[in-house]
Amino acid sequence: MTADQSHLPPGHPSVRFGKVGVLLVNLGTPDGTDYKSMRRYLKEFLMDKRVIEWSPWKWYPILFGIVLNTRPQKVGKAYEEIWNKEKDESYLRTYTRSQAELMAEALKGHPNVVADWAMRYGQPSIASKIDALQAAGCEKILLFPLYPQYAASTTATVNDKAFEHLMKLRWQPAVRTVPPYHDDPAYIDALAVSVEKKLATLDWEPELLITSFHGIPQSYFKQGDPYHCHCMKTGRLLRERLGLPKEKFMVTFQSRFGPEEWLQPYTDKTMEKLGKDGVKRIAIMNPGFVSDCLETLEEIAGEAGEIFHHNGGEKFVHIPCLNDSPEGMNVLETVVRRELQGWI
Ligand SMILES: C=CC1=C(C)c2cc3[nH]c(cc4nc(cc5[nH]c(cc1n2)c(C)c5CCC(=O)O)C(CCC(=O)O)=C4C)c(C)c3C=C
Ligand SMILES: [Fe+2]
Ligand SMILES: [Fe+2]
Repeated sequence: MTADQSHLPPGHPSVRFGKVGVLLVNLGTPDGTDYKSMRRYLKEFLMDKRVIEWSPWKWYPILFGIVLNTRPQKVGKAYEEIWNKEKDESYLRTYTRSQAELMAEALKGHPNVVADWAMRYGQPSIASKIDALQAAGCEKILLFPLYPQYAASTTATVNDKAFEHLMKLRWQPAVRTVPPYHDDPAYIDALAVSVEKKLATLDWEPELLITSFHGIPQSYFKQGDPYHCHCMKTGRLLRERLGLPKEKFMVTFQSRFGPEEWLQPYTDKTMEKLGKDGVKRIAIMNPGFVSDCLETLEEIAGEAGEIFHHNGGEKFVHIPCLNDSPEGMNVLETVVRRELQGWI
């Protein structure tokens, strides 16, 4: 809504008002797979104190001396394998944009709502999208970090970044942040349906369903991060919803980074052990990832499958993330409508 500005005294700034913004925020992604783009992205990511909690005195020499000289090439190659060539971008960006477009469509019955998307690292930035929403007349913004399970290194850093920008604004919008939804029945149901749909396309039955979540260092968990408990609860509720006995279901943790101990059991070691123990057929999924990305497509659908096969496994299937599927959008819409109560 643009106000009728005619009653304002000459020289008064024009005002837009009356809208509510919904900002979906995912982790981020490099602009390209080349060395420079990869380095820029990893630098921003790995300088975030919510991600690497070591003192900068200890961490920066390693980051600037070793990690940022070697990792951009290595990870760039991995990104190349899963790049969305058609759009020349990562799938994380493709899906996040599509989720925002579909969210806008789902909420079109509320013409005062504007839905958009941003990334915590890289582009489009959270600050630029808060500015754009305000310029469009949003006096209220619902900030939605796209992580079902809360972790300081994901959810909190999105909120920090948004509030860091709000610190610079004279006229701030009112802001709500979306809480974790790891146990929301709509989410659990959508995960279960995604499993059932994928398994119905196979001519074999898995002996085990593995749910692989991104890990965090054990030390973060010991300092009170609820992430592990959220993952375990998602796992339990999904197992119960699917009617699987405990011995046919596992929760594991992937993407270990650095020398510290991370949450266990590790996904890669589990693949090796299962193969060696004579398990022949497994299905694996990534409930903690709202969209498929490097960590699901390359590390799990690709690498984890290879490890399983090299150790004697025979059948392996990766169940895609909810992405922009109708089931996935129903989860996001359910959460958004609940959190917008009183605003629309
Ligand atoms: C100490 C480092 C890291 C922590 C802690 C961490 C937590 C964490 N990350 C995700 C989700 C994603 N991570 C992704 C990539 C990625 N993660 C780390 C490091 C930590 N993550 C790195 C260095 C990278 C980049 C790739 C690499 O160098 O290995 C991604 C994929 C992004 C993409 O564009 O595809 C996601 C998503 C969660 C959910 C989480 C804690 C709960
Ligand atoms: Fe990560
Ligand atoms: Fe726990």
